[in-house]
Amino acid sequence: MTAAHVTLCFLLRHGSDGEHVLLGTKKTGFGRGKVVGVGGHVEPGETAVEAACREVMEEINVVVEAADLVPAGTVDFVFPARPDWNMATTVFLTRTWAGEPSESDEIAPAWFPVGQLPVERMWADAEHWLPAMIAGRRIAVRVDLAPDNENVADVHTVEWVEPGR
Ligand SMILES: Nc1[nH]c(=O)nc2c1ncn2[C@H]1C[C@H](O)[C@@H](COP(=O)(O)OP(=O)(O)OP(=O)(O)O)O1
Repeated sequence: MTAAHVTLCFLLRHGSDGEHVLLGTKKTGFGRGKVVGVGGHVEPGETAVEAACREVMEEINVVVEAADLVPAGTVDFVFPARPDWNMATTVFLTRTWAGEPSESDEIAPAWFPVGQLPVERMWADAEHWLPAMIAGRRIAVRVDLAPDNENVADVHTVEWVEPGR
């Protein structure tokens, strides 16, 4: 699969009513209007970790240190009707950051209880992989989108083995 390398980084925190995850409404570009994770393209010469740290700074104005990123696995998004949209995503979780998430030109962030994700406003595939990653499963996921580029045709999940181990 030819695919752009992108990252997603999910901030997690415990609230009085349980665990919450930071998502955001995308204001520009790919997936505009959807509630998505914070992230974006890995630039040439960058690692996925470096890109995740940069994107959280650019999109929600918080500082995350590389050492505080917890690898959660990978998701390959396959768009058969638009192969130029294919993305290979490296996903991280973190419970440690500096600053208060705030809105940027790209994302309007908001906290959601992990048991009540706004799935009707997210990509249709998100409910197939995001809850598992938040729960601590490290997985490698392949999502095949339907010809409409919105619905899910197939999801294949295997346990993820961290490279180099
Ligand atoms: N099917 C899908 N489900 C999902 O939950 N997230 C998806 C998805 N397909 C793509 N994404 C995410 C991954 C990635 O973080 C994001 C697209 O990357 P970007 O935000 O970088 O794209 P943009 O074109 O808006 O920005 P630039 O990189 O600045 O051009 O969309």
